[in-house]
Amino acid sequence: MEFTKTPGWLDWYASPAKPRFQLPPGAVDAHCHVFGPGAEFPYAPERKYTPCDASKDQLFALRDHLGFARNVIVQATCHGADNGALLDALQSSGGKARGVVTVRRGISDDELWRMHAAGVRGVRFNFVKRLVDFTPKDELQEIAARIAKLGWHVVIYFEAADLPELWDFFTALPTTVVVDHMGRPDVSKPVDGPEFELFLRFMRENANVWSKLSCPERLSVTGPRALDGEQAAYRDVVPFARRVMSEFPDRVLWGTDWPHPNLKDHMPDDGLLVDFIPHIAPTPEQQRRLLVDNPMRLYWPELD
Ligand SMILES: O=C(O)c1cc(C(=O)O)oc(=O)c1
Repeated sequence: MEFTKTPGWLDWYASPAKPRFQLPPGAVDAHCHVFGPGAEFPYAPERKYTPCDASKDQLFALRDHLGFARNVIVQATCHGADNGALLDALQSSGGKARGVVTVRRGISDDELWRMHAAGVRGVRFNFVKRLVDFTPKDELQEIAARIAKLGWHVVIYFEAADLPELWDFFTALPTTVVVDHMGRPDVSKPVDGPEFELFLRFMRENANVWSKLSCPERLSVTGPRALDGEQAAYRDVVPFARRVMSEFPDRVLWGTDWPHPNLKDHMPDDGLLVDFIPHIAPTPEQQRRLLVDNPMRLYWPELD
């Protein structure tokens, strides 16, 4: 099948810099995606965007170039609940990738077990309205109860403004809950203001809630962009990520978000995104927890 990209689509950055920051041995890129290729793994009819292709081989080449040991591949909404491309990537990874899928309530137990054997360890519930149609909460609760029995967790993606309305649903989830991209704070608001304070309270009061300190390129208003060798990119995001890192050092993850769907302003150099890490996790101890200990405990507990 032939696909035409969404107008204005920004393709992933083809020749990223070699990071200056040396990742600790065993570092995990805990949030990235594969897109298609569409000819082999068609994009879902219900998708809200049509991306450029971003194959497993391209992802694994990026992993090696940046110096990561492992990937956690998260189902992208352009593939709906067809996890074929993701499962194929897991199966080709030689055990170096684990996955987070999107499923509907009709999925069989056999299928869930097959996914588990392929390396799936979580499901993603998405509440970002520009990305997905609404799924009834009772369907999500049913899925959460089923995957809890497999020891999986739930990854949630939502906008900061929607947290109050989603609070009761999130806090009733029976598993570890991992928040994508810090709950998308508006970083033009104060880091100690009521909106981000609510997110911190969400983590403080719920010891099962983790957060990815990812996507500064999406959240930043002031930049500067991670391009042209910039070593101090996205400065307005730093206080937010540092705050979560220092208060919850055992419940944070980091990922590139490659191939960065739906960016409108610029496509970051992934090598320079890695150079952003020491700004939000300044000490070697924090870096080890963020990049190795925490993701290994969640995704490869048998090796931990
Ligand atoms: O903000 C986004 O557009 C976005 C989209 C997706 C997806 O389409 O799955 O995943 C992400 O992590 C972020």
